[in-house]
Amino acid sequence: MTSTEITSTDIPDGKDLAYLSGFGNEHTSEAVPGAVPAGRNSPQRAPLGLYAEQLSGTAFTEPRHHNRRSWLYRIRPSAAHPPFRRIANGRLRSAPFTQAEPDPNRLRWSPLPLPQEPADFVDGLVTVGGNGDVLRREGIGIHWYAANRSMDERVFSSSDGELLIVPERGRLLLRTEFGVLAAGPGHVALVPRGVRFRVELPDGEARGYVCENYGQPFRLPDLGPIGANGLANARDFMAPVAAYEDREEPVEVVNKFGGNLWAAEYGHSPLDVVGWHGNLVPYVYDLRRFNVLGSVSYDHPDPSIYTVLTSPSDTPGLANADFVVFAPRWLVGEDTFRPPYFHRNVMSEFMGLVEGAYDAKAEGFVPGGASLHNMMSAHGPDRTTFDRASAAELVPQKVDDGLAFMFETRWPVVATPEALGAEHLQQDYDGVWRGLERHFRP
Ligand SMILES: O=C(O)Cc1cc(O)ccc1O
Ligand SMILES: [Fe+2]
Repeated sequence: MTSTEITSTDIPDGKDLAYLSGFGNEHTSEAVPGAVPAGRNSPQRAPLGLYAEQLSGTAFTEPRHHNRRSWLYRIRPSAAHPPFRRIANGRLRSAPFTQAEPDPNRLRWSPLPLPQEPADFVDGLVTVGGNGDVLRREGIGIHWYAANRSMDERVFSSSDGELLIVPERGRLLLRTEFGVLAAGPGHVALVPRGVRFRVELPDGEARGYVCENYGQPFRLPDLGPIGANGLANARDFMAPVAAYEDREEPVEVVNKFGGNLWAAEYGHSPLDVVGWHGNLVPYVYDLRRFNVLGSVSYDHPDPSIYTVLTSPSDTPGLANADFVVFAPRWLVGEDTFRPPYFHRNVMSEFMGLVEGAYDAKAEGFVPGGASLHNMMSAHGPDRTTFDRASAAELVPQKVDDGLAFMFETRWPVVATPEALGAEHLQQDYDGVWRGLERHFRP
């Protein structure tokens, strides 16, 4: 596959950002012509006096169609760094989550308040919960972020997992080793495991959600009988073009490893990659590009039809995590209860809302808020939604007043004591299903 350079029209800082399009492509990008060697990865002397370095996101030996790696050509090798020392974890937590008991209750939160004190993206991470084990590379961590300042003289990376960032408020400028990405509400950004990046806030504040995927990298789901096109189309995933910092000044490199934060003082910026090639890249995706498919006859399809990205487990069809979007769509089902049905699911469902409303909840689920419906917990439309949808005239209906998403995961999500004790945890969420009338007429 080849890459094409395209220009984003949605840029946060007034300057054009170029992107490379395509999911999983073998891209090549040079900030200085000639930075990437032709015909080999590791010549005796890399071009322009750069150091060659491979970054592997999958085992060397994984099947070719799953294999992810990139070659980076940088001013200094990543290996040249002083020791990392432990720093405080703030409100960031990791799997295994053992501090609170697994809770079968349906939980819902109002938005995380924006910080009162200065907080950058890393300071602003607050863990909701998760599952699995970072050291076994299984499961996910679910975080909120709320920040009011750009990261300054520091960069971040997680060795524990890739970071799927879902902005709800404020745009993010992600300066990564591979180049610059912009993401705002309605987009998602993904930073692969181990890739260093700095987050700047063009709007001065930002809030959103993060799925830290400890498991296999997110990929596009198979389409089966859907055919060769549809859902998230590969060409809509945008990787950055090479851009580097040549800064000889102290930079703190914060690394999340084994559930803890560690930091090392570098004497230069590690975002010093002048050229790169490969298929392990950070990327952004505009959720409004999602090609929503659904029923054109009857019944409400299972939400797997809305899967944007999936992180598989070792069991076929059983996801470590799915990222699912509820994007604007038409509902035309005949003799059909059109909103999400009542259900209990062996998978665990964490939901968030980027804007507007969600068609299963008449009120209480608001942008920036979140819900957790754990394994087998009974949930579905709230009473108002049930009553309305049971009586609605079944004309074609456009659901276009919101953008919700779900992190759906194979194991129960254990919440952190912080999330369970948070002031923004809603106290009587069960009440939304109270008063569902008895209609049985034998
Ligand atoms: O619980 C939810 O709102 C998510 C969801 C949506 C849907 O359309 C069907 C099932 C489901 O779990
Ligand atoms: Fe559900």
